[in-house]
Amino acid sequence: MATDFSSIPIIDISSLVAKADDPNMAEDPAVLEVVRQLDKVCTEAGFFYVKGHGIPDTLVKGVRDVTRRFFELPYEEKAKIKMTAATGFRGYEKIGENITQGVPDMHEAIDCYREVTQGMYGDLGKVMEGNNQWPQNPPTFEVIMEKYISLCTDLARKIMRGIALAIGGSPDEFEGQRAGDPFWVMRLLGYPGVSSENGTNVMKNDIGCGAHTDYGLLTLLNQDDDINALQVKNLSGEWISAPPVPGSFVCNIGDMLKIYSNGLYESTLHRVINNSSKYRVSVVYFYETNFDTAVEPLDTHKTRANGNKKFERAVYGEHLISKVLTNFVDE
Ligand SMILES: N=C(N)NCCCC[C@H](N)C(=O)O
Ligand SMILES: O=C(O)CCC(=O)C(=O)O
Ligand SMILES: [Fe+2]
Repeated sequence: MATDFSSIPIIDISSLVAKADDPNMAEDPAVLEVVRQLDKVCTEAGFFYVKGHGIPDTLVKGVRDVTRRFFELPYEEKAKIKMTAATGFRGYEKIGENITQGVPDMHEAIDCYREVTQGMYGDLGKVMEGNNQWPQNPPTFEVIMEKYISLCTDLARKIMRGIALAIGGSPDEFEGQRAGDPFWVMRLLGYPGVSSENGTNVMKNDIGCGAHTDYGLLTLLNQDDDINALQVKNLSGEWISAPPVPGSFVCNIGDMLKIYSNGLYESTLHRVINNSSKYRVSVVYFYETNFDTAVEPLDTHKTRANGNKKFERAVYGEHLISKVLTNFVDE
């Protein structure tokens, strides 16, 4: 239910982060104020910035730094951790390998997912079985990323407790069978900048990542501080910029939360165009439901008030796999 918003709002979530595991969180006035703001931004835009999130700035910058260093390596080096079907679609993909709506995206990436062991989700999970492929260089790469993933998982869980209240449910609506064992996804992304032959022409770049919605519950996006490239579509069809706000994450809603909220919250279309001359890095963490959970509108007061159940049931793992199997060019 997006509106014709013209900018992306910022929320200070420090009270929620501090009290999200307090049994009385739902009676705390400061928490309830954050919940009220979450409800507003989720209803109006489906996109918002969070500050006061508690993840150290050095780590937030650190993951972008090691990512940039990896992408600076020669292709042969990067190809050592090439993404293939045999690796469960984990690893490095070169520029143009990922496609969105049939068009190759101008980005390179390392894709990582919660590890899936053999037989873990039966036939449903076969496609995603595999271990993440981490670069050997710098040697700290894996340790930094694991630390980051674990902090993002905890932060996203806390924000989802706030969103559960915002929808009109109880704080633990997204725990247990629904998202108590969250499937996470992380994409380390690099977008080349524009270059001009003679230095005078203004060049436009191709689409870094075409218009799409995210697949799960909540996305935490960590982008370079000095490049404006992410755009979000409002109800009037205008592309609204989501420029970097240092110290914050951009958050947005995924397809599964749209279903849980019965369309009260929208998984908003967004895209990336890097028209700057600089190479842009972003590290995107996706917090999703349990892999094998069947998602349907919650039976809460507010989602009911939004009308009879509109959305069909979806199994998250099926949704993810249908995307993964169509996201890459055949070689
Ligand atoms: N795991 C997530 N959400 N990834 C978002 C990727 C979006 C681009 C992809 N080619 C697509 O068309 O979906
Ligand atoms: O790089 C970005 O700013 C956004 C990337 C994105 O939307 C995605 O990977 O889903
Ligand atoms: Fe996205």
